[in-house]
Amino acid sequence: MYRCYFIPIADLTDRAELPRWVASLTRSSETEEDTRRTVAAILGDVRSRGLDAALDWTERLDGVRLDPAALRVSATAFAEARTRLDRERPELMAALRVMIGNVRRFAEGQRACLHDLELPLPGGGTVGERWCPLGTVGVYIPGGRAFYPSTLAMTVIPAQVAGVGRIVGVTPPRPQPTLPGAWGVDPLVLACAAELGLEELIPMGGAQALGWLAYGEPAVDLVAGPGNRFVAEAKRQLLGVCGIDALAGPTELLVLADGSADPAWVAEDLLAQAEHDPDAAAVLVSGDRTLLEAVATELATRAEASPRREILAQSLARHGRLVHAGKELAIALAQAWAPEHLELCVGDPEAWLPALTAAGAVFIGSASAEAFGDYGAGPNHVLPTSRTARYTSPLGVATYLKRQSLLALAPADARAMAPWVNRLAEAEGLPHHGRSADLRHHHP
Ligand SMILES: NC(=O)c1ccc[n+]([C@@H]2O[C@H](COP(=O)([O-])OP(=O)(O)OC[C@H]3O[C@@H](n4cnc5c(N)ncnc54)[C@H](O)[C@@H]3O)[C@@H](O)[C@H]2O)c1
Ligand SMILES: [Zn+2]
Repeated sequence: MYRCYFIPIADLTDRAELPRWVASLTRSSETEEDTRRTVAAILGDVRSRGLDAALDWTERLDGVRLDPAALRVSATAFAEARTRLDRERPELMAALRVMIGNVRRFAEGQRACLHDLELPLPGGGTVGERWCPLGTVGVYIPGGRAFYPSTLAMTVIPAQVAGVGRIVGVTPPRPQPTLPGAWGVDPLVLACAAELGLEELIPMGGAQALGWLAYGEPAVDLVAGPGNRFVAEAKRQLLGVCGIDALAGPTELLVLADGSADPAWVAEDLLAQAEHDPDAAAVLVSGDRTLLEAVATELATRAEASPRREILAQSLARHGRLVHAGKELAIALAQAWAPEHLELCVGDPEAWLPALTAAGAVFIGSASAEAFGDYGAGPNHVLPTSRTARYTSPLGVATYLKRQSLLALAPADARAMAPWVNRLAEAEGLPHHGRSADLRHHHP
């Protein structure tokens, strides 16, 4: 039944073929129009009927009737989850703590790099800008088909380090109970929330959760975090009502490898990507045909034996690629596709790195498996996909901060600027601007 593990090796020899290659990696959008309509209906309903609508959609889509009087996951559920995990799986709790520590250390490093700006003016005043935390943000933790405590850490920690006033987490509820007052939310997510000190977690998922965050009582300034196509589309439609982090779609990995790479390592990295989702894309490009052939064999045997072979069969068949190409074309493909993750399994990765600016995250050298990034080496795992890495950045502390311009003119600066400002204002046909400046000019 699963006969798609064997991926043929294709040759890329001509730069003119690049657009076709990149286009072949775009994921199916056949249901896009349906998704758009469904999400517009849910958001419209939540906008007009508020919480009642969000509760109705939750019941319909997730099979849980929430109690509006006890909407948040209770503090005792958080505490209980952490106590149980500490007692029953101390080594898992320890791993969670290491991840949290690493992600926090990285976020703090990021914050320390963001400096305010102050430039002196000749008359004694200043112009500048400062970084300001957002007031209220919503973070989406996916929870339909799997649980993502790592994503909770990746979305909440940068917001905490940024100094956001109020952080409201949302994640889908489940009909199967976990802990009392938890609405079926995964105990590991709850334990992670407790460890992070997250106080508000609402058991609501999909477009209705995002609609309620934006139009409802939290009235958030920004929503962040990954999710399925309904989540991504809701963010797209809410942009303008509030800010969004980025539009994260199905995950992607491009491995650039030479003869120094271990075929088993490369194959396992590709499988780690492909196992996420039938829409995931895992691509290997190498100038070494022997390596490509060895990886093809490793992929086939490892996928056949995998507990996730059903997903692997779909993602590898649709978006798995083994490409024979020289260094120059490999780099050109990476720059044109701008994949979410890029692994450099080559002997001299530092020599490749300068040209590879488009990818969301680069894993430099064979020791740097992408899985370390997913689980908290430090950098955030919420990354731009679907070619948006060309112009947007990973989720981070800056996502939750905004810049504010500051103008503090001394009287002498105002006097010096007024004549030329007046001239420009007149030329633009805005006389009151000129007069406003001029009043300062004549002021003693
Ligand atoms: N990029 C990243 O960093 C990252 C990290 C973790 C997860 N993810 C991605 O997040 C996604 C998680 O998806 P998921 O589905 O498991 O969880 P999810 O929480 O994103 O979606 C579940 C919600 O979708 C809504 N929904 C489901 N079917 C619907 C329908 N027919 N109509 C309207 N709404 C509907 C429901 O409200 C449900 O609560 C995956 O694609 C995964 O790859 C990405
Ligand atoms: Zn992954």
